[in-house]
Amino acid sequence: AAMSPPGGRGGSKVPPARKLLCMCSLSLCLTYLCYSLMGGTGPGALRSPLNLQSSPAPRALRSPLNLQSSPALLPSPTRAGNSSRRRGPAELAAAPGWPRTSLAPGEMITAAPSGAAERDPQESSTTDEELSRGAGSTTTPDYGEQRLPQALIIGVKKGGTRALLEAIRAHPDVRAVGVEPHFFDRNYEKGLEWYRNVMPKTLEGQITMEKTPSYFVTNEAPKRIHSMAKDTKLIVVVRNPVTRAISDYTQTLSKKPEIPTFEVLAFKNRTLGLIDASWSAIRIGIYALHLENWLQYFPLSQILFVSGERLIIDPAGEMAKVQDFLGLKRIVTEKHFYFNQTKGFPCLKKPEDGSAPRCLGKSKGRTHPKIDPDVIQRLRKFYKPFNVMFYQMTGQDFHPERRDQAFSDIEVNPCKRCCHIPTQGSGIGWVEQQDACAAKLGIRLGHVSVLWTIANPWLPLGLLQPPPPNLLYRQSSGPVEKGSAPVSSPSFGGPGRWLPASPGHREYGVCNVQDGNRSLHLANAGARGCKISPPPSLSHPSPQKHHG
Ligand SMILES: Nc1ncnc2c1ncn2[C@@H]1O[C@H](COP(=O)(O)OS(=O)(=O)O)[C@@H](OP(=O)(O)O)[C@H]1O
Repeated sequence: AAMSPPGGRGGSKVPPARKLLCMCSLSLCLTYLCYSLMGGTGPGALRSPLNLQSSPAPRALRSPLNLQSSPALLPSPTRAGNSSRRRGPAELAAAPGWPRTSLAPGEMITAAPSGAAERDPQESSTTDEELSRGAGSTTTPDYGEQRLPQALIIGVKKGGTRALLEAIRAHPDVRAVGVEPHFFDRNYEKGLEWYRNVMPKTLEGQITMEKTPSYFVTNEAPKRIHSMAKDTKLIVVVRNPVTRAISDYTQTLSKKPEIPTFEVLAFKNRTLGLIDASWSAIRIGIYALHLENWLQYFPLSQILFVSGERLIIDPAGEMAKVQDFLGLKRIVTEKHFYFNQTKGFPCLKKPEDGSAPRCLGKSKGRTHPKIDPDVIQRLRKFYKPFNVMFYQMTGQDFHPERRDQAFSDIEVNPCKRCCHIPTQGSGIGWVEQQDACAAKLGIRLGHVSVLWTIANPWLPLGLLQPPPPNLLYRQSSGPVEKGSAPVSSPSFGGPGRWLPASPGHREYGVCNVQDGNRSLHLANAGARGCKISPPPSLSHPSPQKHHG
């Protein structure tokens, strides 16, 4: 992997595909801005993406996302030191892998405040002093080399990142920093050598990792990480954004009992039901928005989304995915976990000896304050379109199985008939793909509106909701322009006209295209493909019957 110094690739030429992608990002950002400025609180505000294209000041959107957030508590470096006696390579290789940092309850250190100019000053997990003391390398044996990380847990704050890091550290082929280096957000100017020095030493073949959850919401992070090594593997632990927000708030509350209630902070105007999306606790949970930023630099295949909910109910299952993603042997298995009823969470244990399982500290699994159910409902409504968008982008469902119910409110893939058009193009192959898709769906192509996620990421989102009367969609009354490739068009929507919805539309669909082109990431994400369902806002005799 290329290890160029910070900013080394900053001036590279932007390929045309990326320009398109920027348009998608812009669309997301504009929607977000409009939401913030105009007070849209629900899907309605998001369903008219085309109207948003003239919204002003896209750049202004970027700054609110430039969070300085970070988790608050970390394992004590002192403890880490105690638990990190030197081990020889043979011992290391044989080690079943146990977190080198002890995380027994209460063995956490409180971090210094970051001083971030946030409404709720964000808490810092790692102080500069800790880093300069080499807190991260207290667990480092004296052999091997310090290397830049090949994999990062980039978020999300309060998603379960600590649990994940500690679990993966149980793998003998993983070495990770105990503290959060915050290199790509706060310490970037210190340079890659500083960063490397924070890392533990590794032997050939071992993976170096760190976790800093604030990276996910740091605008500059994707570019910087890409510039360090474009093949860096990224892991995001996602959690129901409503619960995540409450968890975030609970953490702040534990440090600052005097802060206003969650309900007060969550609203700009409670009477109007106006959610305050500028509050970081809320904003961090708009995953789709942040993800857009990452997808400009990294393909989806390089990002693993771990479910924070499943990490609790099925840690071994999630760890299997993580190990596969990292190209590791599945060594961390159910044998490494024990569900502690008192803690209410899985704790780690060494399968090979009888030592007591170790749970994460008191700062993980805090009791949340009771929040007005109406506020929860409003927040769910607020997040719903963003969540759907996120599902579309990642192509993954995030069903909560246990405590976080809101994700299950969302019909993740209401598409009953889907087809996947794996390649984008404009030649015969593409025409055939379209035909095959239509045939599979039992529809005539001429009756399908082909909506391109690449053209406007909000369109499929709109389609997951009953389309509003003003939803424009492309080409439906006549034959679809077979072979038209939206990405070849310089304009939004590609070739062809965008027509207003009308009773003439018997059904509509989304055919997603996919290729290796980075600009098609949204389509990649929607690789479930082609969605056909009757427009609920239009009345006509059961279009489903046409679909066989
Ligand atoms: N095994 C285990 N033990 C304890 N806690 C667990 C575990 N797995 C996931 N979680 C959930 O992790 C939540 C904290 O997330 P993070 O570690 O990402 O927080 S932080 O951003 O680093 O502060 C934390 O959130 P709260 O419950 O709100 O405290 C936990 O729900």
